Amino acid sequence: MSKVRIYTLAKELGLDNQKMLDVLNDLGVNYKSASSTIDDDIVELIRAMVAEEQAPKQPTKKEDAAKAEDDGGIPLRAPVVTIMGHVDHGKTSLLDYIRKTKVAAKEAGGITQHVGAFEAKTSRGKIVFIDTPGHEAFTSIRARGAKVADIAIIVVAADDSIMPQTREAVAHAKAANIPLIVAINKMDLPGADPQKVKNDLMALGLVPEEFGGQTITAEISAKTGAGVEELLEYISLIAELEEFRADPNGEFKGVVVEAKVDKQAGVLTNIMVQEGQLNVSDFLVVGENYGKVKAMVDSYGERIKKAGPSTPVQILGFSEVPQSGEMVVSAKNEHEAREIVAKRVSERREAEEAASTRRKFSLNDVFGALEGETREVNLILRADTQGSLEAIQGILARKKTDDLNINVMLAGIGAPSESDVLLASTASATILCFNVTAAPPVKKAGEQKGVDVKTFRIIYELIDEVDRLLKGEVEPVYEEQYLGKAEVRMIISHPKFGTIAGSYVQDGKLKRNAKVVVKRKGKEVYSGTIIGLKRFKDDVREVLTGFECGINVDWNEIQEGDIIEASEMVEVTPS
Ligand SMILES: Nc1nc2c(ncn2[C@@H]2O[C@H](COP(=O)(O)OP(=O)(O)OP(=O)(O)O)[C@@H](O)[C@H]2O)c(=O)[nH]1
Repeated sequence: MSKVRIYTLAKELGLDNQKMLDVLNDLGVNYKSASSTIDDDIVELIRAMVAEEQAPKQPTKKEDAAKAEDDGGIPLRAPVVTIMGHVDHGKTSLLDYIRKTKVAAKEAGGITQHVGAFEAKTSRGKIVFIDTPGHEAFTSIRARGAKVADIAIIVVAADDSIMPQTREAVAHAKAANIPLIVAINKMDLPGADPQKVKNDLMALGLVPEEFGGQTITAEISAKTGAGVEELLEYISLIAELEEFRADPNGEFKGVVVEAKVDKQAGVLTNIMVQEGQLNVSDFLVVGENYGKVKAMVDSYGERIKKAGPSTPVQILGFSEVPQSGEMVVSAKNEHEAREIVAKRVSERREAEEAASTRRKFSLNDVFGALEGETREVNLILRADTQGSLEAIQGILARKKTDDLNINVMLAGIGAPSESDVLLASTASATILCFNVTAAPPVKKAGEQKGVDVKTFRIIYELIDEVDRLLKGEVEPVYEEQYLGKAEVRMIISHPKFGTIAGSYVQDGKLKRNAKVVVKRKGKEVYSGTIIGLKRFKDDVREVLTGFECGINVDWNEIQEGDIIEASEMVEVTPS
């Protein structure tokens, strides 16, 4: 029995997808989403039903569109799509293919302008693609609280499957809470194994539709173009279901996609119009700056006078370079623009003052107020191997209860990146590393954005940290406290344990696992840990003043006459 996808049938019958799903619901047909398939006999039944219903008058496409626009009174707008994925999996190639085939070259030559995004014309309407591939741009926009993309395409090469940046991209899309489609690319290669990709996706919590899940996958080749049309259809399908709307007559709102200084023209700012209309001569405010739109071009490089929702444009008019992700609003005139800026400056100053007071509160204060509610910690995990990541995740999974939720936003192999810090800052997450350390720029980014990046060498210490985060405890403060010292009086070479220092405790006490420094003629020659402590033949925990003992500090160069000074880290109550 052959099968037909729901949205294909909807298209054939001129119904919008929601209407088709309503019909299926009425018939009691089970499906996961509009891209699920249904059996032939049901297809026939629906065809017959629709034919009967439409017999007196077939609704025209125009009427359908008008109906969609009526919903809520606010018209639909084109979806904005971002393409993310692992390096070399084909993000740029996919964008290039779509640009080549779907961007109508209006003028002779068809030179398009780089305005940070481009508009593709498809059989089901316009789709806007952010044309900087990768999740860095996407997340730096999100880190400023703005949202520019509605849908994420995660490109996965069919011959390589899920790779570290695939995981990151998925985590970023999930954190942004936007629908994603997995484009399984390079299907033209002999080594393409889409089934493996689909299996591997499950480990990321993305269950493909054919396995009964919700994740839409599309098998494509950015090289030959195979499957790209279907991918575009899926995007339109999601857009129809999600009903992205914006009022072209409402107040203007936009977001800076990117900006640069052109030696001749000045500051060029790429803006995505999100609401309302942007006009030449409008006064715009971005951050603590304002400017007047002197000129505006669209993605075809054409000068335009106005732009509505989901239109990427490039404007000339700011004197300072705005940052990606900054929101743009308009003002009635220069006076109002100045007022908005002045208000922002004073609000920022107040916030800075308040922040310096707030720092004195501990996490306990915050959690105290949440007594009885579900406590949640967002984590980004980084580890040296897949094995250790799995071990950590296994332990964390067992900690989840009804009122404790551990949300691992990203679990990746290798050192944390600046984009992890951005992700963490947008989601108030903590970055916990096991056996990997953050490079200095990443640490610095963490400090700047108030993101904790912590490294552990022992899994249980990392888990303890999670416990502390869950309890809302402030980080304990440790202080090194002196324990005691011993003089080395005899060196014993042990075949199994190495060099043992036969010593006499002169002061305080020595403990197993204590930190030690070895001093020779007053100078520190070694630092380490007491890994073995013996009284005669017995292992002991500690040895007090006036007693002899055998000390193993895991250093074979220790000599008679050396002084071993021991200390331990003691938790102190933070003031
Ligand atoms: N055979 C085949 N090769 C492809 C396909 N898509 C991309 N490639 C090749 O894969 C390589 C990487 O493609 P890109 O589009 O640069 O990949 P990317 O993900 O944008 O890579 P970065 O920008 O470096 O992150 C290039 O050599 C492409 O020609 C495809 O569908 N089939």
